[in-house]
Amino acid sequence: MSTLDALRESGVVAVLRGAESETVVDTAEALVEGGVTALEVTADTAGSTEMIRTLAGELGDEVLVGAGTVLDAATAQSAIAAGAEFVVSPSFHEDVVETCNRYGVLVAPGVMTPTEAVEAYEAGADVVKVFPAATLGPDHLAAMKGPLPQIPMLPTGGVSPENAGDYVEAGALAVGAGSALVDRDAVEAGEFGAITERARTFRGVVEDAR
Ligand SMILES: O=C(O)C(=O)C[C@H](O)[C@H](O)COP(=O)(O)O
Repeated sequence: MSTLDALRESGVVAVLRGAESETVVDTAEALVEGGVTALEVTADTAGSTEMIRTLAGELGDEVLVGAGTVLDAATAQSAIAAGAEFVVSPSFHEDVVETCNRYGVLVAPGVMTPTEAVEAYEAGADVVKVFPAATLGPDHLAAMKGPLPQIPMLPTGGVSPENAGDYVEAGALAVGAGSALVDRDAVEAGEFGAITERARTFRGVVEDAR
């Protein structure tokens, strides 16, 4: 299956920001248990490259592991060398897109406007991360998809079970979800069942909207 198809199949891309090596595998397993099979470890977290290596090594057959908050080519290259299968940014960086294209790794830069979406796509983006999604809303995404149906869109930022279905109905390939899915308090308390429940809820909403 292509990486693009795997993202679509997961329907939800979990954003792990502030992850810790002690809990990251349990967190990923909890997400998979709830049906979320794509996750990104954000590069602004200490040890993110090693966490990507661990997850890709231990759970690579079950989960698509990516890197988030990638702002430069060096970070993209390190993440890819560690096993990242996709790279996400909050913004558009030509050098990040170029590096990912070079290694055949799916890249999803952040965009807000149709012009930014087309520029990123023409530069080689496979998907655009519509960010911050909640500021724009599902109507914005639907309006962008009108003239740009060929560009797969991944709305992220403020996505919750309450609005995830609206983004899918608006034409999203999948949605990205951080705080509403990977609850830091639950992780720190070792309540991985709560993460599985949240994943299940998100998945259900996305499935119903398709
Ligand atoms: O920098 C990136 O690449 C990001 O992924 C930005 C945010 O961490 C996500 O947009 C998650 O936002 P929430 O779901 O609102 O917690």
